[in-house]
Amino acid sequence: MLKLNVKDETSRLKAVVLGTAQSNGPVPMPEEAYDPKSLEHILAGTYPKEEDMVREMEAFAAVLKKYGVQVFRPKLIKDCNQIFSRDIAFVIDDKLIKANILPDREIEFQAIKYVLDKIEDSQIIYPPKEVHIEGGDVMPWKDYIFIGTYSGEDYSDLITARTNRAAVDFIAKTFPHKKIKSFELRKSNTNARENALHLDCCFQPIGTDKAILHKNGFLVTEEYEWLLNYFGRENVFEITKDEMYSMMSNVFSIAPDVVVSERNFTRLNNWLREKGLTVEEIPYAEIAKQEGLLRCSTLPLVRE
Ligand SMILES: NC(=[NH2+])NCCC[C@H](N)C(=O)O
Repeated sequence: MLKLNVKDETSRLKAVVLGTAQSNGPVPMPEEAYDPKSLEHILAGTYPKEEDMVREMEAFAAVLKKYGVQVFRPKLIKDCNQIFSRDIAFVIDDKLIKANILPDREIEFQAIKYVLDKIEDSQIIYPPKEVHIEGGDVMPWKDYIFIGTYSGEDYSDLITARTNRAAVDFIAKTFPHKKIKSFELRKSNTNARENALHLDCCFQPIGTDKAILHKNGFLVTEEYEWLLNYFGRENVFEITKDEMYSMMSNVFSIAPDVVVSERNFTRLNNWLREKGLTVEEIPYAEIAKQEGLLRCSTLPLVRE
């Protein structure tokens, strides 16, 4: 059996689900896209090829294995995009919460049933239907749970708004001993530079006391400033609109001092090294075309 344990974003990783780009299916039709960056590449004829994405994900798997992490892959569903495991479920403390994901992506959850069989039933939580929540919006961080959300009146018109207020309330009720901090995110169905698809697209804690942050991803200045003050300006790596677009906040921590990052993120990777972290660089720019990167591709089950 697996003893779930995830209390933060960076403690040494022991077990994880890593998505797969195999059997990804044909290039989607424009009307099938559920994020603006994929849409852009579908229209431009530059949507990533399966073989290139498979190669990138195998490079990621190799790094995880090098650090002795137990890696589970989803069972293959024919012609289904199963790259972004982060969003189908997430672990907080010793509980796994099934996400109530976009209906277009609901089927992806079945592929990890074999992993769920290794977890006590009593440790798995199924939120009610009115709760919309995806793992990319949820970050346990010590005493806190950070949650990205959107509560504008046009919520139901925005396919890019994935986590609602009911989700924030549900997580607060389920984890009464934690402090819940929610953040309203900027959403756009059509402009990827103005779209923080999930919280992890504009923010992520790094190491023990650092963070990557993009101001314009946040709708409420005070909420952005809360994060800036919490980590301290000197510990925050601010990224630009173009850097958010390249998914720079979506690196992945294997340990407080080991980060997996995209090889073209020169400015970030230098900063991380300056701060004494080990940076494992891999190619991931093709997957980035789908508005997700390394954190999005993983579902951590056990950290130290
Ligand atoms: N946790 C994340 N940021 N996941 C990114 C998911 C990207 C995927 N194209 C979607 O729209 O669902």
